Amino acid sequence: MDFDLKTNEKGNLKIGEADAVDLAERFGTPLYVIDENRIRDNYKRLYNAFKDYYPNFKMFYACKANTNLAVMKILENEGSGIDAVSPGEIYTSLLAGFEPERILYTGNNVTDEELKFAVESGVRLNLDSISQLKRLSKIPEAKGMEISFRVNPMVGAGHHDHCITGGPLSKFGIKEEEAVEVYKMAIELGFKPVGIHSHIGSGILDPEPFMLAVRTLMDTAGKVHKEAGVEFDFIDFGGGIGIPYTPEESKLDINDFAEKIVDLYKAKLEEYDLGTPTMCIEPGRYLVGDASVLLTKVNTIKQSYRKFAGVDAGFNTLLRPTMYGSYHHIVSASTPLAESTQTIDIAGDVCESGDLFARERPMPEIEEGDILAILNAGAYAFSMASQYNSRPKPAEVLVNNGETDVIRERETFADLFNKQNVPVRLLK
Ligand SMILES: Cc1ncc(COP(=O)(O)O)c(C=O)c1O
Ligand SMILES: N[C@@H](CCCC[NH3+])C(=O)O
Repeated sequence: MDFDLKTNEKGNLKIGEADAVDLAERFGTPLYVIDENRIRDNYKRLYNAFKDYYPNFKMFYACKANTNLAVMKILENEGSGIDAVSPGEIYTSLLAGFEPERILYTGNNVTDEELKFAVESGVRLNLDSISQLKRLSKIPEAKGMEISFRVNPMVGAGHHDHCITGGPLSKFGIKEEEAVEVYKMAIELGFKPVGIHSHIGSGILDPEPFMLAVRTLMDTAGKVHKEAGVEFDFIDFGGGIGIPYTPEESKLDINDFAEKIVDLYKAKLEEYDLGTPTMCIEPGRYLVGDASVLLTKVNTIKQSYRKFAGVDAGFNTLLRPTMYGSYHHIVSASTPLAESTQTIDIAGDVCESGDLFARERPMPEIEEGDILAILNAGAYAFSMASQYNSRPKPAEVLVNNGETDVIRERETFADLFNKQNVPVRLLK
């Protein structure tokens, strides 16, 4: 098991040196708790692994994983760039202090207005279709811009079908066989293409698909260089590095992974005479996924036709189990290391049968009032939360060596009506 659970003298789960039971009491539940140092460690570990093998290396945090401003600020401090997918993410990144040059905008099915917004904000543009290229060329301020293209390398992988972004079914990127033509078109339209990009999917613990994608993207880059005369400033392999969610999964050996990828990268640079362009990756989950837990209180123990522990969070709070069938390890915050004595279903408070965090999960004894910690809740967790069933979204607390800061306040009923208008005729 790769979860690295720490306890204090009371035997309670510790997060960033703070007592999880105490945090739940002080800030209420459901509560996202984020360990600042874990994010910093994750960043440094990954960055150094690649930088050691290839110094001209940059990371762009895929902020869709977690857009809390404090989380963004931590990664800004560490020196990261940003992979942004929408004007909202560009805006948030600028607010968090990322200079426009550190932001790469990779939109999908973007509108003309979104393209204009991106151009005006001065961020780097990574284009996903010929349509985008043609529409960008109609924006006067975009004239002569440096751009790059996302290419579908016909390799895909991911923890669930919904998270595979390369291959024949994918809506992302341009076709690899049309890359030369598209880069030529960009040059004819007056742009300066300087980069090439791919992203094959999310939640990948096996180096093989990445290696395959690197190989294919480098072959495409080689062709584009030779046939369209493009000099690449950067080559970006996207994100996708997974983390262990189940006790059976193991962490990817990052040093070995980096060495393998860089060896292949260097060999391909040489093969195609591509110089030494910056190598980029765009990790999301790897940086923030294991840095947060969701604390939720058991309010009901119910022996129906099955045994349930009912908690005060639901798929409105953490969607991944319902949306992808994803496993999240769950421990009792007061007995995190206890042996399991039962199997139990852990169910949320949303009025839908699919609102389950676990089926037949081996757990120790659990009582009403206990706090459960749902692990690995830092990526695609709060950022995918909703107000479904008219439940205000939870608070987020950042912990740093035992010190706590509320980095997002718990919503109230007032937030449920934000932006709604009742026509006056209905009030009469
Ligand atoms: C273009 C792009 N880059 C990076 C990522 C980050 O992925 P992950 O969180 O799996 O590292 C994504 C999400 O899948 C993405 O679409
Ligand atoms: N939301 C997905 C990851 C998608 C990554 C974005 N392309 C998850 O929770 O695993």
